[in-house]
Amino acid sequence: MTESVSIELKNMSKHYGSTRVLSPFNLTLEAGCRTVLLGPSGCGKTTLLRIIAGLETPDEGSQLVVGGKDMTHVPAEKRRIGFMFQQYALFPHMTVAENVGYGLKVRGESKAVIEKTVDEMLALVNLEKFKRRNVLALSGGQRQRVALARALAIRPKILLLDEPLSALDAQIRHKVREELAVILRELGITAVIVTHDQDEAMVLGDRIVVMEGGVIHQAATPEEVWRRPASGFVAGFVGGSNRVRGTYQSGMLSWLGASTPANALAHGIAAGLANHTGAVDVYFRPEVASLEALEEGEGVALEDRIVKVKDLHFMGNFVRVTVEAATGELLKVNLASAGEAIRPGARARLTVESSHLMVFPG
Ligand SMILES: Nc1ncnc2c1ncn2[C@@H]1O[C@H](COP(=O)(O)OP(=O)(O)OP(=O)(O)O)[C@@H](O)[C@H]1O
Repeated sequence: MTESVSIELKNMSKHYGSTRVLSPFNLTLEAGCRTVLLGPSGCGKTTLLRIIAGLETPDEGSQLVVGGKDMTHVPAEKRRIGFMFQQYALFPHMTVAENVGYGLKVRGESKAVIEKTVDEMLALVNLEKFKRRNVLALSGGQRQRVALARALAIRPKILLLDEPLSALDAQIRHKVREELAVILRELGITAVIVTHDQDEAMVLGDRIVVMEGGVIHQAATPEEVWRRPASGFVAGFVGGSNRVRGTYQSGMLSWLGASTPANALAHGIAAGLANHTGAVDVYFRPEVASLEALEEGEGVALEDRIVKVKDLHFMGNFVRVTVEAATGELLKVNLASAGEAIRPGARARLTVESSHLMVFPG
């Protein structure tokens, strides 16, 4: 395989007319690193991917450096970049081998080179025995692997994947994403993958770039993004965290009526509060909260953080409970199992260990 290269995005930004799609940022994607661009619809992920591919021109003053070379104005076809789109559009009346070899044929490679490369690529994606089959006679997951083999056949320096698994149904998507993760890791190719699915980001990326509204909130390992979210947005988006309003003053955090000393909060996250007084957003993940049902008339003290059970859903390995706080906020709590007493209309005491609270100035 080609030696992997780094990607540097310097002072990168993008406008469409008066609409700012990417706010200026600097970001380096290490050689051989699998970077996932994660964020909600419309946050600018695809635009950034298309800029790297050369399908979109960034704003004046932006610079794209690949493997130490300025590529900002190099046309797309000269960038040696493999691209796999959401709808990976295989050529329908061609065989698997013809699809995979297409880019090499266009480039004018010899028959022998094409044959050899196609065989290698099909071995890589485990489709050797489908070589002569028409692509229409393949399953969704198999087609996806053909598309990957086609993107890799030109020996790209960089592989860009835009929602590569979105065309697959949920069941097969899980399987294919594991396979894709293994292939990318084995190849050691510099890859940039767009997704809005957090699980997919965790499985596919060794680095996750969390974006919102054209702004990069955090670029870090999946574990860092999970444990030390850089902003309230990241804390809320990753892990489906609950958010409640709170206040912070003189080392005390107050939320849902009760107070917690800030030195008990998750390390590092509270640090951003050092010089802050006033409103904060308090985040916690559904699985770190617990509920204890209360008898009639019991639990009137504010520190009880009394909530009302609204709804329960059996999710297989946990029960998802929706509760309403006295402040009207709806919160999700995942319980390993819910006893009889946790039923719609019941009152319960909500507990979250302070070390699981993620707090940001609000
Ligand atoms: N050609 C264009 N002209 C004007 N605005 C555009 C153009 N292309 C994209 N946009 C806008 O830029 C923003 C970012 O779009 P982009 O496709 O990069 O988002 P995304 O994060 O990939 O979203 P999705 O997950 O829905 O594909 C969106 O608000 C979109 O409407």
